[in-house]
Amino acid sequence: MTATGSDRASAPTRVLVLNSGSSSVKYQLLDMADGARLATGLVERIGERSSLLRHTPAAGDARTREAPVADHGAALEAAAAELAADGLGLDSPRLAAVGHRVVHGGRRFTEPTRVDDDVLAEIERLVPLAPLHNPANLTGIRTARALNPRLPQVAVFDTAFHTTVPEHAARYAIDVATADEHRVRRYGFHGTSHAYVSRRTAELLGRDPSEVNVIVLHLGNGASASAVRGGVCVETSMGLTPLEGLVMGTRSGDVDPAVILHLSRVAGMSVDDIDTLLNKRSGLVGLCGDNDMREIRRRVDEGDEAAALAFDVYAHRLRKYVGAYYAVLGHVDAIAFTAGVGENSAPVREAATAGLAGLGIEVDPVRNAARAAVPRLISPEGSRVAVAVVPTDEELEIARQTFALVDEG
Ligand SMILES: Nc1ncnc2c1ncn2[C@@H]1O[C@H](COP(=O)(O)OP(=O)(O)O)[C@@H](O)[C@H]1O
Ligand SMILES: CC(=O)OP(=O)(O)O
Ligand SMILES: [Mg+2]
Repeated sequence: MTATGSDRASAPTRVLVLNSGSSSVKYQLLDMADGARLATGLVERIGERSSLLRHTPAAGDARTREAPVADHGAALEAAAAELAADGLGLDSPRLAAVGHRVVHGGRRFTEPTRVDDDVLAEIERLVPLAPLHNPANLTGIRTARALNPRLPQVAVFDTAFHTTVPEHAARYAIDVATADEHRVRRYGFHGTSHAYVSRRTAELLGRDPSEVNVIVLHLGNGASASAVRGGVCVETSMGLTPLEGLVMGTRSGDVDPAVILHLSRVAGMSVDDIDTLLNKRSGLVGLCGDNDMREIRRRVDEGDEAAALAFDVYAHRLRKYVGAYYAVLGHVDAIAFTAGVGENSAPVREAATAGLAGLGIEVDPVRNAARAAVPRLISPEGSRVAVAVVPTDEELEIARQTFALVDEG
């Protein structure tokens, strides 16, 4: 599509969304006037010997290549070059803003925020609380700014949706002075997804989000649960960092904090060794060597005991959290499964809700086994608690929040 004279005169409506992970950058270009996805892309294995770049335009085939990409700055420059090749570069007058996923916003950032030097400095100050994520997010912002200094940059924080969690749920029961001095409290993450999915779940039920209590289970590589009362988050499973809570692909989730002391004192491990153990060599991969749920299920079906144990530990933790969040909310209208595992793994959804019929939570096997990329119910007709599969769309939500901010001026 080429820009016409009237297009050029009208206000820009496109938003580029950047989701910089610890070793990848995902991006999407969306037009907020009609919701069109103009391009999507991915740079993976950043900093390794060979990185993978995939750019998918709205029309035409994906372009994939392998090349060394040293850091997140180089990844974003490569993405910008791909976009420019399609006439969608960062200098396009139709681009309204760049929306950045920023993982840690601490207590200050409760809303999407237009980035200036002061905001950059605060995101920098939060690096010790998210050492794997915030530096990548900062590089994304700085590179986008350098590519087009006039373009508004908006930070959308993973933590923002959880800033409503009440103090009694956000506090760890440790010495208050020490906790406050070092900003030790529960922040929660994946908030953009929890916000989007809880709202979409209310829509699926045909009700206003303010009337509905939802437990959201975001099960990707990272995984977290949240309890959302009337559209407001009141509890979530991740804490100071994205390590607490559910069993994840490579992260342990909850452990007795004394495990860390024990590994230090008795096993002689350093803080960095333990950090790597809990973040990268734990969870599903630690239990059975695989973190992809498809592969784990294949092994379970073949009678592999380590894979079966990993699956059971994962499902048991999920059931515990569902029960706990039921108690937190008092009344639950719906449970929503989302992200890679939640959207695709019927065995996980079945196991996570097994034995909970006494709480009104049931899954219909035929509905659960069906596949569709739209929000849908998997509980039997008339069941007390609706169980749903609701695909998440963090990029769309970031684009909406970004556009709402720049559009209001
Ligand atoms: N068809 C499937 N069946 C089971 N699990 C799947 C399927 N497709 C993807 N997954 C799981 O989803 C995970 C990735 O989820 P995703 O939400 O994309 O994660 P992230 O954004 O954290 O990288 C994979 O590790 C894999 O275990
Ligand atoms: C915060 C977090 O855990 O993010 P991800 O799941 O993308 O690693
Ligand atoms: Mg994700």
